[in-house]
Amino acid sequence: MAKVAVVTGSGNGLGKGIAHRLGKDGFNVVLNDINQEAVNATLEEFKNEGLKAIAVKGDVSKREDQFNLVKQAVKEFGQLDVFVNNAGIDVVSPFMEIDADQLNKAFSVNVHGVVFGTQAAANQFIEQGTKGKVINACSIAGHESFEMLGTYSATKHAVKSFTHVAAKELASNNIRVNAYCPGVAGTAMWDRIDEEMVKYYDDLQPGDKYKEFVDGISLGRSQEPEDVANLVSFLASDDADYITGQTIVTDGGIVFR
Ligand SMILES: NC(=O)c1ccc[n+]([C@@H]2O[C@H](COP(=O)([O-])OP(=O)(O)OC[C@H]3O[C@@H](n4cnc5c(N)ncnc54)[C@H](O)[C@@H]3O)[C@@H](O)[C@H]2O)c1
Ligand SMILES: CC(=O)[C@H](C)O
Repeated sequence: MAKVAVVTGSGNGLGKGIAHRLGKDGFNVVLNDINQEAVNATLEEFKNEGLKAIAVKGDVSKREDQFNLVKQAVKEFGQLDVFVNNAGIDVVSPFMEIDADQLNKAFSVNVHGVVFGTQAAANQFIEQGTKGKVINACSIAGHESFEMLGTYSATKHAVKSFTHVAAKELASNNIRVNAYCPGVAGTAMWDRIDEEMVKYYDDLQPGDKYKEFVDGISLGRSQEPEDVANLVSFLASDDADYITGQTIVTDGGIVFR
């Protein structure tokens, strides 16, 4: 029987690339996004390629939506093997302008989402009595805190911490919990980050902050969704069975850990 993978926030960006790779790897894929139009369009593309997938709309920050996502996956495909907590949002703000709304929104999607997704997946793995894999979206910002990305960096440090603790607590249930930490990929997220950041500089044009970050990549190019998907594909595979609690950087050489 084909294995089943859920990828949250897979209507666009890195999540779409990850879901596509897992589909090519032979997984039945459960797409999820808060954006119904995007996730439906992605489902259509996948189906046209012959990939086996369904789409479930949901907001990862809502615990009930995460449990419903797992329920729909099992209803359609009979089991769950891999749960990728990919969905995340950005926040750009100088430290002195961080407000409660920014903190609440970012923590609710990036941190609550990962906690609730992990709980929903682990609950199912334990019920099945099978091994399971949870794979979280961290970031280079979970290893180093970037100026103007203070709130976002704090959420990714929290993802790293929850990856560690979930890996420790769930190992006895045969569940591995790891994270991928991308660098700088030219998705819609970086369009927004660049747009917000350049507003704070009189001498910068749109695109300049993105270029500055890309110029800092040792391997000399920005990241593609496929680069991230390569790592997630490995973490989802049996070859990664002896790995848990790791937050692995894939950034072309920006932060060195
Ligand atoms: N792009 C990068 O350079 C980069 C670098 C490091 C880490 N990351 C992380 O990778 C993940 C994906 O980033 P991306 O660049 O593809 O982002 P993106 O904004 O391009 O895409 C994110 C997707 O998640 C969906 N989403 C947002 N909030 C949601 C919610 N509450 N529930 C369900 N879906 C929701 C969006 O609709 C969108 O389809 C994020 O966790 C991000 O923090 C991205
Ligand atoms: C968006 C992100 O996580 C890094 C800083 O590019």
